[in-house]
Amino acid sequence: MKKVTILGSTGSIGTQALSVIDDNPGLFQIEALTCGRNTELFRRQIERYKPRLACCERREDAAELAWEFPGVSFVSGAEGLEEAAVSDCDILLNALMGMRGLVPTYRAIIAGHDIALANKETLVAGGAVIMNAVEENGVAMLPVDSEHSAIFQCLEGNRDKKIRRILLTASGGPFRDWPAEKLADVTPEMALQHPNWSMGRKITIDSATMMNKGLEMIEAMWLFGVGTDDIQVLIHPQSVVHSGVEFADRSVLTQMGVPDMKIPISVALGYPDRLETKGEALDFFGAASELTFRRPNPRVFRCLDLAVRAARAGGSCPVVLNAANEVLVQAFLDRRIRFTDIADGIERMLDRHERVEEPELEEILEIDGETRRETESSIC
Ligand SMILES: NC(=O)C1=CN([C@@H]2O[C@H](COP(=O)(O)OP(=O)(O)OC[C@H]3O[C@@H](n4cnc5c(N)ncnc54)[C@H](OP(=O)(O)O)[C@@H]3O)[C@@H](O)[C@H]2O)C=CC1
Ligand SMILES: CC(=O)[C@@H](O)[C@H](O)COP(=O)(O)O
Ligand SMILES: [Mn+2]
Repeated sequence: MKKVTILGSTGSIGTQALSVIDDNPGLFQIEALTCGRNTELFRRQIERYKPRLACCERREDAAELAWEFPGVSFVSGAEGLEEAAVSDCDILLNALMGMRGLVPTYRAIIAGHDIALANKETLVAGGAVIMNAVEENGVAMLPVDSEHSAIFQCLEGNRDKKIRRILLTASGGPFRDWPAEKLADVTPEMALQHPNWSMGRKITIDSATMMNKGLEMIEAMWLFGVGTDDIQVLIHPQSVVHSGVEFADRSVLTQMGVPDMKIPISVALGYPDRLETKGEALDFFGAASELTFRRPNPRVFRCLDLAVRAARAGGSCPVVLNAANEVLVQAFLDRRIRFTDIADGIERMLDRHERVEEPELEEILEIDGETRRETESSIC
């Protein structure tokens, strides 16, 4: 049995991971689970999966649940997440949202745990620190993000082969056919209507601005050791081809399937085996009968260009890109700024940032905090 810890078990990825585990009885044992504020769902998860350790964002929630479950050790806050991350397991799934996933992932790697990574912000902000730790500690870094899982699967058995480019597919989100002039009027409700995937709120807004693809480009650079010029972003509205690799001989391998995150989650949790997942199979005479690809419009998707700029500059620039984006997306969801202010605000933060060449973990956390404070004060 694989011992699994899930950071963020109450979220979109976390709940789907537990459903994959349910569909494969006898293969997994839950070691630790963590939640933010959804204690109702967390209570049910603890009852069902009986983790040894559980963590809540707030101390008072952990204290209340500790009364109900005397056999479970409860911890809380950022320190609690770190405790859960180092607690004994075979594989840790990081399904947290945002940069708060970085330190726990780092600690889990140092503790020798294999990582199943959904939390792309970890690699965007701390790619060098994380990948160096992965190498030094000899652990596996298994991508959960659907595109990176696809690329990972295409590279299986081909790791030493020369590649021409990575093909990173994007749905294009709800505004892929919109003119740039209309975007200022976009409301959170409109931006939260993803055409193909049901996901957490932050990543859904990132998909609408295509910052998600920018973050994924940086994630791919760290996971697969490629540069910005080696990655081609393709808008593929059907979300059937989940990404691919073109090799030196111009042969293209892609991974296809229904848009269901249980598939890449199962690839990571089951690796190197293949697990069972329940649901519809890909219909080649239906959803997959017409597959189309096109270039993103840079006037509509300014965030994608900003991510490319930060990726090319490297060093601390992706930290700033990510921190500013997290703050501005939340501000947009809270109706404090317009949709188009997200790109404007990120651009301003990148313009004024003095780049640090190779930031250590502490410096990354400082730059992240400073960027958040500056971005917040630029909104008010
Ligand atoms: N959803 C998807 O299909 C995909 C997601 N990803 C990536 O996976 C990651 C998770 O995304 P998703 O599952 O959609 O996000 P969700 O918002 O659905 O879930 C986030 C999880 O993090 C927890 N959390 C939030 N704030 C805190 C906090 N302050 N302290 C501790 N825990 C906290 C939430 O707890 P609670 O709900 O209890 O408050 C929840 O368990 C992101 O990095 C995303 O980009 C990548 C590919 C696809
Ligand atoms: C499911 C997944 O991996 C998401 O990251 C997805 O890619 C979002 O859709 P977009 O392609 O619209 O960003
Ligand atoms: Mn993705």
